[in-house]
Amino acid sequence: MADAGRVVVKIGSSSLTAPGGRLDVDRIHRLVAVVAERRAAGQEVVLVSSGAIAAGIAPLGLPMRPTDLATAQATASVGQGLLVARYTEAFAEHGRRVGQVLLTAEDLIRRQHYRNAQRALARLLALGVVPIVNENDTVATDEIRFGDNDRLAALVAHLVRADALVLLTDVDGLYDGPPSRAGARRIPEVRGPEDLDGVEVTGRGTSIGTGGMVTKLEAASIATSAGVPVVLTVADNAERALLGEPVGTWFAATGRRKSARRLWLAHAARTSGRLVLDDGAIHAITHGKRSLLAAGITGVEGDFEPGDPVELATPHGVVIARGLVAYSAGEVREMRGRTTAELQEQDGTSHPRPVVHRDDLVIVSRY
Ligand SMILES: Nc1ncnc2c1ncn2[C@@H]1O[C@H](COP(=O)(O)OP(=O)(O)O)[C@@H](O)[C@H]1O
Ligand SMILES: N[C@@H](CCC(=O)OP(=O)(O)O)C(=O)O
Repeated sequence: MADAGRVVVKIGSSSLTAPGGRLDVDRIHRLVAVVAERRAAGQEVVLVSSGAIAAGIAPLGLPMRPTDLATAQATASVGQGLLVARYTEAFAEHGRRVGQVLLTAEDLIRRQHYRNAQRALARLLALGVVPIVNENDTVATDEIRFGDNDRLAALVAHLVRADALVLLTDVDGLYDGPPSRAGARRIPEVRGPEDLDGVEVTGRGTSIGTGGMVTKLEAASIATSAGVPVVLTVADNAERALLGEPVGTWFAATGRRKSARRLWLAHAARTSGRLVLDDGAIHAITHGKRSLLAAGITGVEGDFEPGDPVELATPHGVVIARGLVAYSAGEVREMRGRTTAELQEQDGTSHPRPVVHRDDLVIVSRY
């Protein structure tokens, strides 16, 4: 960790807010002092900071964190500017500039958007700026949004080719059960998924944070499966974590770097429908690494638009793959079971696109 040249540090809403939902400015200053020092020592840091919604609660006079999407978006819109203003002031005390980067899940899967984000972040780092990343809450739609910043941080770590991801929260690591329970013990190291057997995790622990431990474990799984180790600890341990001291929980890298859209599809995408496949299609996808054609589809569930993530399942309901579908649900219902030759003849298109192209498809379980 101490040798990591580039790290992504994510701080959650629960660590940035004082009781009553107001932004805790002291916390920001403490974190910024640590990051600025590491930056001065030559380590590049990308900060993924939650807190936009939390920062907007008090100025709008809201009694609590809004639960409906439109109000949450409006609150984030008010709060995001305030949040970044605080970071700008705090980093300025250390002679450091910040750059706001707002991303949506789409920016991390559409190749063009992904490259743009990658270039912008690389340039910010080269210019000595500390990028402050958050989800672009105001425009993220319910179907395709992270909601929590844990998984966003894991994908950003992959995007910037970080050497490590640090998840800062209000609890010092992963415990074998809810930390409020008497006798719950911290797990210092997770070497692979088998070390999580029997560990009890719940959703958010406070009314401020979003994903709880569940999304942190998902983020750890995304990052480690793509070769990025993760430290999960309490915000006050940020400096010790960045210096490589054994705090919180260390999740060792388990896999190698892979394509961003595959990473997102495999772990993070919320699907909007399901395609049921026949045996031939299942075989072609899992063993032949082929695209999914309409002829092998026997059922269509849900409602989706072209480009949406969908599940690909067996007739018994076992999900074998996830993919980005090229047609709407209505179109796939029309096309299903028809061969490419039949589709060509009926629609006059010379080469109808596959329903899910193999580049947009990731196998999640061998059948
Ligand atoms: N097994 C567990 N180990 C540690 N924390 C857990 C566990 N299960 C649930 N939690 C809860 O997860 C909470 C952290 O998630 P959250 O409130 O979403 O934080 P953040 O805003 O930092 O993302 C902790 O406060 C804790 O109560
Ligand atoms: N992006 C939003 C929500 C993020 C959020 O609360 O996430 P987390 O702190 O990871 O549970 C915000 O900045 O308020």
